[in-house]
Amino acid sequence: MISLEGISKSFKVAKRSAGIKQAAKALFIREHTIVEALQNISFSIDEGQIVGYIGPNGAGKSTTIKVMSGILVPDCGTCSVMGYTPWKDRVAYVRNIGVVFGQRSQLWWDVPVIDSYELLRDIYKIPTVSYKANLSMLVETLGLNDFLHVPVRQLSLGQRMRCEIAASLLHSPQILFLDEPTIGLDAVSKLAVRKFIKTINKERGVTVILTTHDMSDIEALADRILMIGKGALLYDGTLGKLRNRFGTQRTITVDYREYMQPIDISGAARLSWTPERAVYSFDTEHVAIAGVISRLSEQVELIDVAIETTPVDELILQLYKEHQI
Ligand SMILES: Nc1ncnc2c1ncn2[C@@H]1O[C@H](COP(=O)(O)OP(=O)(O)OP(=O)(O)O)[C@@H](O)[C@H]1O
Repeated sequence: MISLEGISKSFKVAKRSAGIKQAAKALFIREHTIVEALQNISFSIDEGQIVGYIGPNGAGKSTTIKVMSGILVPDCGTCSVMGYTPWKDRVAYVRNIGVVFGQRSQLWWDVPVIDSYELLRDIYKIPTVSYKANLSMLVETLGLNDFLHVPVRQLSLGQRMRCEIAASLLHSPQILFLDEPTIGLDAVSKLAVRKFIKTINKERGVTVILTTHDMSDIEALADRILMIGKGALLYDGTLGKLRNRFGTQRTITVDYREYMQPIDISGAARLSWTPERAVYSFDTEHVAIAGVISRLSEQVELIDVAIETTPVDELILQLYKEHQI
Protein backbone atom coordinates (compact mmCIF):
# COMPACT_ATOMS: atom_id res chain seq x y z
CA MET A 1 0.00 0.00 0.00
CA ILE A 2 2.88 2.34 0.85
CA SER A 3 6.33 1.93 -0.59
CA LEU A 4 9.37 4.19 -0.28
CA GLU A 5 12.53 3.40 -2.18
CA GLY A 6 15.77 5.32 -1.67
CA ILE A 7 14.13 8.54 -0.50
CA SER A 8 16.54 11.35 0.40
CA LYS A 9 15.72 14.91 1.33
CA SER A 10 18.07 17.70 2.32
CA PHE A 11 17.43 21.28 3.35
CA LYS A 12 19.63 24.25 2.61
CA VAL A 13 19.79 26.31 5.78
CA ALA A 14 21.24 29.84 5.98
CA LYS A 15 24.07 30.07 8.51
CA ARG A 16 23.44 32.77 11.09
CA SER A 17 26.28 34.04 13.24
CA ALA A 18 25.84 36.08 16.39
CA GLY A 19 26.61 39.79 16.48
CA ILE A 20 25.60 42.85 14.47
CA LYS A 21 28.76 42.75 12.33
CA GLN A 22 28.04 39.18 11.24
CA ALA A 23 24.37 40.00 10.60
CA ALA A 24 25.41 42.95 8.39
CA LYS A 25 27.86 40.71 6.53
CA ALA A 26 25.11 38.14 6.00
CA LEU A 27 23.11 40.76 4.06
CA PHE A 28 25.72 40.56 1.32
CA ILE A 29 27.25 37.13 1.63
CA ARG A 30 24.88 34.26 2.41
CA GLU A 31 26.51 31.15 3.79
CA HIS A 32 24.57 27.92 3.86
CA THR A 33 24.77 24.49 5.41
CA ILE A 34 23.03 21.40 4.13
CA VAL A 35 20.90 19.36 6.55
CA GLU A 36 20.48 15.77 5.37
CA ALA A 37 17.01 15.18 6.81
CA LEU A 38 16.48 11.81 5.06
CA GLN A 39 19.13 9.56 3.58
CA ASN A 40 18.17 6.67 1.35
CA ILE A 41 15.02 5.66 3.24
CA SER A 42 13.25 2.52 2.01
CA PHE A 43 10.36 0.62 3.53
CA SER A 44 6.94 -0.65 2.65
CA ILE A 45 3.75 -0.86 4.66
CA ASP A 46 0.86 -3.24 4.10
CA GLU A 47 -2.80 -2.33 4.21
CA GLY A 48 -4.37 -2.38 7.68
CA GLN A 49 -1.13 -2.05 9.67
CA ILE A 50 -0.52 0.41 12.48
CA VAL A 51 3.11 1.44 12.20
CA GLY A 52 4.93 3.41 14.90
CA TYR A 53 7.51 5.69 13.30
CA ILE A 54 9.93 6.64 16.03
CA GLY A 55 13.28 8.35 16.52
CA PRO A 56 14.85 11.15 18.55
CA ASN A 57 14.25 14.86 17.90
CA GLY A 58 15.37 15.93 14.46
CA ALA A 59 15.63 12.33 13.21
CA GLY A 60 13.49 12.98 10.12
CA LYS A 61 10.07 11.64 11.14
CA SER A 62 8.00 14.69 10.18
CA THR A 63 9.97 15.06 6.96
CA THR A 64 9.05 11.47 6.01
CA ILE A 65 5.38 12.10 6.83
CA LYS A 66 5.49 15.27 4.72
CA VAL A 67 6.98 13.34 1.79
CA MET A 68 4.39 10.57 2.14
CA SER A 69 1.55 13.08 2.34
CA GLY A 70 2.80 15.02 -0.69
CA ILE A 71 3.72 18.24 1.14
CA LEU A 72 7.44 17.87 0.41
CA VAL A 73 9.18 16.71 -2.74
CA PRO A 74 12.22 14.53 -2.02
CA ASP A 75 15.59 15.09 -3.71
CA CYS A 76 15.62 11.54 -5.02
CA GLY A 77 13.91 8.18 -4.62
CA THR A 78 10.44 6.93 -5.31
CA CYS A 79 7.36 6.91 -3.13
CA SER A 80 4.17 5.18 -4.05
CA VAL A 81 1.07 5.32 -1.87
CA MET A 82 -1.97 3.44 -3.16
CA GLY A 83 -0.46 3.75 -6.63
CA TYR A 84 -0.05 7.54 -6.37
CA THR A 85 3.15 9.54 -6.27
CA PRO A 86 2.06 11.85 -3.45
CA TRP A 87 3.65 15.12 -4.62
CA LYS A 88 2.65 14.61 -8.26
CA ASP A 89 -1.02 13.65 -8.08
CA ARG A 90 -1.83 15.77 -5.05
CA VAL A 91 -5.45 16.66 -5.70
CA ALA A 92 -6.58 13.12 -6.41
CA TYR A 93 -4.22 11.69 -3.83
CA VAL A 94 -5.33 13.71 -0.77
CA ARG A 95 -8.83 12.25 -1.05
CA ASN A 96 -7.32 8.96 0.07
CA ILE A 97 -5.32 10.14 3.07
CA GLY A 98 -5.91 11.91 6.35
CA VAL A 99 -3.12 13.86 8.03
CA VAL A 100 -2.84 15.22 11.57
CA PHE A 101 0.15 17.26 12.68
CA GLY A 102 -0.09 17.47 16.46
CA GLN A 103 1.83 20.73 16.50
CA ARG A 104 -0.21 22.46 13.81
CA SER A 105 -3.92 22.94 13.21
CA GLN A 106 -5.78 22.20 10.02
CA LEU A 107 -8.92 23.82 11.40
CA TRP A 108 -9.85 27.45 10.88
CA TRP A 109 -8.92 29.19 14.11
CA ASP A 110 -11.73 31.72 14.53
CA VAL A 111 -14.75 29.75 13.37
CA PRO A 112 -16.72 27.05 15.20
CA VAL A 113 -15.42 23.54 14.63
CA ILE A 114 -18.54 22.51 12.71
CA ASP A 115 -17.93 25.33 10.17
CA SER A 116 -14.44 23.96 9.51
CA TYR A 117 -15.99 20.56 8.94
CA GLU A 118 -18.49 22.05 6.47
CA LEU A 119 -15.61 23.69 4.60
CA LEU A 120 -13.76 20.38 4.45
CA ARG A 121 -16.92 18.75 3.18
CA ASP A 122 -16.93 21.23 0.26
CA ILE A 123 -13.19 20.94 -0.37
CA TYR A 124 -13.29 17.14 -0.52
CA LYS A 125 -16.74 17.10 -2.16
CA ILE A 126 -17.94 14.55 0.38
CA PRO A 127 -21.40 13.15 -0.51
CA THR A 128 -24.04 14.20 2.03
CA VAL A 129 -24.89 10.67 3.13
CA SER A 130 -21.32 9.69 3.96
CA TYR A 131 -20.54 13.11 5.50
CA LYS A 132 -23.49 12.77 7.88
CA ALA A 133 -22.68 9.17 8.76
CA ASN A 134 -18.99 9.95 9.33
CA LEU A 135 -19.70 13.07 11.34
CA SER A 136 -22.10 11.33 13.69
CA MET A 137 -19.69 8.40 14.17
CA LEU A 138 -16.78 10.77 14.86
CA VAL A 139 -18.77 13.03 17.18
CA GLU A 140 -19.96 9.99 19.11
CA THR A 141 -16.67 8.09 19.41
CA LEU A 142 -14.47 11.14 20.01
CA GLY A 143 -16.99 12.84 22.31
CA LEU A 144 -17.15 16.11 20.34
CA ASN A 145 -20.73 17.11 21.05
CA ASP A 146 -19.96 19.81 23.60
CA PHE A 147 -17.53 21.75 21.46
CA LEU A 148 -18.74 21.47 17.87
CA HIS A 149 -20.07 25.02 18.04
CA VAL A 150 -17.07 26.50 19.83
CA PRO A 151 -14.38 28.41 17.87
CA VAL A 152 -11.17 26.39 17.66
CA ARG A 153 -9.13 29.05 19.46
CA GLN A 154 -11.24 28.51 22.59
CA LEU A 155 -10.61 24.77 22.77
CA SER A 156 -8.14 23.07 25.08
CA LEU A 157 -5.33 21.12 23.44
CA GLY A 158 -7.01 17.76 24.09
CA GLN A 159 -10.35 18.97 22.74
CA ARG A 160 -8.69 20.45 19.67
CA MET A 161 -6.71 17.30 18.99
CA ARG A 162 -9.86 15.19 18.99
CA CYS A 163 -11.46 17.70 16.57
CA GLU A 164 -8.33 17.55 14.36
CA ILE A 165 -8.49 13.77 14.19
CA ALA A 166 -12.18 13.91 13.28
CA ALA A 167 -11.40 16.50 10.57
CA SER A 168 -8.80 14.20 9.04
CA LEU A 169 -11.32 11.36 8.74
CA LEU A 170 -14.45 13.10 7.44
CA HIS A 171 -13.68 12.08 3.86
CA SER A 172 -13.17 8.37 4.79
CA PRO A 173 -9.47 8.12 3.95
CA GLN A 174 -7.86 4.69 3.84
CA ILE A 175 -4.57 5.92 5.26
CA LEU A 176 -4.07 8.12 8.28
CA PHE A 177 -0.77 9.89 8.98
CA LEU A 178 -0.55 11.02 12.59
CA ASP A 179 2.42 13.17 13.56
CA GLU A 180 2.55 13.25 17.38
CA PRO A 181 -1.22 13.07 17.90
CA THR A 182 -0.97 12.69 21.69
CA ILE A 183 1.56 15.44 22.35
CA GLY A 184 0.60 17.42 25.44
CA LEU A 185 -2.59 15.44 26.09
CA ASP A 186 -3.62 14.38 29.60
CA ALA A 187 -3.96 10.69 30.43
CA VAL A 188 -7.72 10.56 29.74
CA SER A 189 -7.48 12.27 26.34
CA LYS A 190 -4.50 10.09 25.41
CA LEU A 191 -6.47 6.95 26.16
CA ALA A 192 -9.47 8.26 24.20
CA VAL A 193 -7.31 9.06 21.16
CA ARG A 194 -5.55 5.67 21.34
CA LYS A 195 -8.83 3.80 21.65
CA PHE A 196 -10.18 5.68 18.68
CA ILE A 197 -7.13 4.94 16.51
CA LYS A 198 -7.46 1.28 17.35
CA THR A 199 -11.17 1.30 16.52
CA ILE A 200 -10.86 2.90 13.07
CA ASN A 201 -8.01 0.51 12.28
CA LYS A 202 -9.98 -2.57 13.32
CA GLU A 203 -13.43 -1.58 12.11
CA ARG A 204 -12.62 0.42 8.98
CA GLY A 205 -9.29 -1.15 8.09
CA VAL A 206 -7.59 2.28 8.07
CA THR A 207 -3.81 1.99 7.77
CA VAL A 208 -2.13 4.20 10.37
CA ILE A 209 1.38 5.66 10.42
CA LEU A 210 2.05 7.26 13.74
CA THR A 211 5.02 9.28 14.94
CA THR A 212 5.34 9.75 18.67
CA HIS A 213 7.82 10.17 21.49
CA ASP A 214 5.39 8.47 23.84
CA MET A 215 6.40 4.84 24.02
CA SER A 216 3.14 3.88 25.67
CA ASP A 217 1.43 4.96 22.41
CA ILE A 218 3.70 2.51 20.63
CA GLU A 219 3.06 -0.23 23.16
CA ALA A 220 -0.71 0.28 22.96
CA LEU A 221 -1.00 0.61 19.20
CA ALA A 222 1.85 -0.34 16.94
CA ASP A 223 1.99 -3.68 15.11
CA ARG A 224 5.38 -2.68 13.86
CA ILE A 225 8.10 -0.16 14.68
CA LEU A 226 10.19 1.73 12.17
CA MET A 227 13.03 3.59 13.86
CA ILE A 228 14.85 6.42 12.17
CA GLY A 229 17.98 8.21 13.38
CA LYS A 230 20.02 10.96 11.73
CA GLY A 231 17.91 10.57 8.61
CA ALA A 232 18.51 6.81 8.17
CA LEU A 233 16.25 3.83 8.90
CA LEU A 234 17.76 1.83 11.76
CA TYR A 235 15.16 -0.68 12.90
CA ASP A 236 12.18 -2.37 11.35
CA GLY A 237 10.34 -4.97 13.39
CA THR A 238 7.77 -5.69 16.05
CA LEU A 239 7.97 -4.60 19.66
CA GLY A 240 8.06 -8.31 20.55
CA LYS A 241 11.19 -8.81 18.44
CA LEU A 242 12.79 -5.86 20.21
CA ARG A 243 11.87 -7.32 23.59
CA ASN A 244 13.42 -10.65 22.62
CA ARG A 245 16.57 -8.91 21.55
CA PHE A 246 16.92 -7.32 24.97
CA GLY A 247 15.03 -10.20 26.64
CA THR A 248 17.61 -10.80 29.33
CA GLN A 249 17.56 -7.18 30.50
CA ARG A 250 16.03 -6.49 33.90
CA THR A 251 15.40 -3.42 36.00
CA ILE A 252 15.51 -3.71 39.77
CA THR A 253 14.04 -1.07 42.09
CA VAL A 254 15.10 -1.35 45.72
CA ASP A 255 13.72 0.52 48.74
CA TYR A 256 15.87 0.53 51.89
CA ARG A 257 16.39 2.25 55.23
CA GLU A 258 18.14 5.56 54.70
CA TYR A 259 21.67 5.08 53.41
CA MET A 260 23.59 8.14 52.31
CA GLN A 261 25.90 6.58 49.74
CA PRO A 262 25.06 5.26 46.29
CA ILE A 263 26.06 1.61 45.90
CA ASP A 264 27.93 0.37 42.85
CA ILE A 265 27.16 -3.09 41.55
CA SER A 266 29.60 -4.53 39.09
CA GLY A 267 27.91 -5.26 35.75
CA ALA A 268 24.77 -3.23 36.59
CA ALA A 269 24.00 0.34 35.54
CA ARG A 270 22.57 2.59 38.27
CA LEU A 271 19.65 4.43 36.66
CA SER A 272 18.67 6.53 39.67
CA TRP A 273 19.49 6.96 43.34
CA THR A 274 18.09 8.62 46.48
CA PRO A 275 19.02 7.84 50.13
CA GLU A 276 15.92 5.57 50.24
CA ARG A 277 15.60 4.15 46.74
CA ALA A 278 17.81 3.06 43.86
CA VAL A 279 17.09 1.66 40.40
CA TYR A 280 19.56 -0.50 38.48
CA SER A 281 19.42 -2.18 35.11
CA PHE A 282 21.43 -5.26 34.22
CA ASP A 283 21.64 -8.20 31.88
CA THR A 284 20.88 -11.56 33.50
CA GLU A 285 23.32 -13.20 31.09
CA HIS A 286 26.14 -11.39 32.85
CA VAL A 287 24.86 -10.71 36.36
CA ALA A 288 22.60 -13.01 38.38
CA ILE A 289 19.55 -11.46 40.03
CA ALA A 290 20.50 -13.16 43.32
CA GLY A 291 23.98 -11.62 43.09
CA VAL A 292 22.54 -8.11 42.72
CA ILE A 293 20.22 -8.57 45.70
CA SER A 294 22.91 -10.06 47.90
CA ARG A 295 25.35 -7.23 47.04
CA LEU A 296 22.68 -4.70 48.00
CA SER A 297 21.67 -6.48 51.20
CA GLU A 298 25.29 -6.51 52.34
CA GLN A 299 25.18 -2.71 52.37
CA VAL A 300 21.62 -1.68 53.23
CA GLU A 301 18.58 -2.91 55.09
CA LEU A 302 16.21 -3.77 52.26
CA ILE A 303 12.50 -2.85 52.62
CA ASP A 304 11.17 -3.72 49.20
CA VAL A 305 12.49 -5.11 45.91
CA ALA A 306 10.75 -4.99 42.51
CA ILE A 307 12.23 -6.69 39.45
CA GLU A 308 10.84 -5.88 36.02
CA THR A 309 11.64 -6.62 32.43
CA THR A 310 13.01 -3.49 30.84
CA PRO A 311 10.31 -0.89 30.04
CA VAL A 312 9.76 0.04 26.40
CA ASP A 313 11.30 3.49 26.89
CA GLU A 314 14.47 1.84 28.11
CA LEU A 315 14.50 -0.63 25.18
CA ILE A 316 14.21 2.22 22.71
CA LEU A 317 16.95 4.12 24.52
CA GLN A 318 19.18 1.06 24.19
CA LEU A 319 18.51 1.02 20.45
CA TYR A 320 19.34 4.73 20.21
CA LYS A 321 22.57 4.06 22.14
CA GLU A 322 23.41 1.08 19.96
CA HIS A 323 23.18 3.29 16.90
CA GLN A 324 24.82 6.25 18.67
CA ILE A 325 21.94 8.63 17.99
N1 LIG B 1 11.84 23.28 6.39
C1 LIG B 1 13.03 22.96 6.88
N2 LIG B 1 14.10 23.73 6.64
C2 LIG B 1 15.31 23.40 7.12
N3 LIG B 1 15.57 22.31 7.87
C3 LIG B 1 14.54 21.50 8.14
C4 LIG B 1 13.21 21.78 7.68
N4 LIG B 1 12.39 20.79 8.10
C5 LIG B 1 13.16 19.94 8.82
N5 LIG B 1 14.45 20.37 8.84
C6 LIG B 1 15.59 19.67 9.49
O1 LIG B 1 15.55 18.32 9.08
C7 LIG B 1 15.86 17.46 10.18
C8 LIG B 1 14.71 16.49 10.40
O2 LIG B 1 13.58 17.22 10.87
P1 LIG B 1 12.17 16.54 11.21
O3 LIG B 1 11.23 17.64 11.56
O4 LIG B 1 11.80 15.62 10.12
O5 LIG B 1 12.56 15.68 12.51
P2 LIG B 1 11.61 14.88 13.51
O6 LIG B 1 12.17 13.50 13.58
O7 LIG B 1 10.18 15.04 13.11
O8 LIG B 1 11.91 15.63 14.87
P3 LIG B 1 10.99 15.92 16.18
O9 LIG B 1 10.88 14.65 16.93
O10 LIG B 1 11.82 16.93 16.91
O11 LIG B 1 9.67 16.47 15.69
C9 LIG B 1 16.15 18.37 11.34
O12 LIG B 1 17.54 18.56 11.44
C10 LIG B 1 15.45 19.67 10.99
O13 LIG B 1 16.11 20.78 11.56
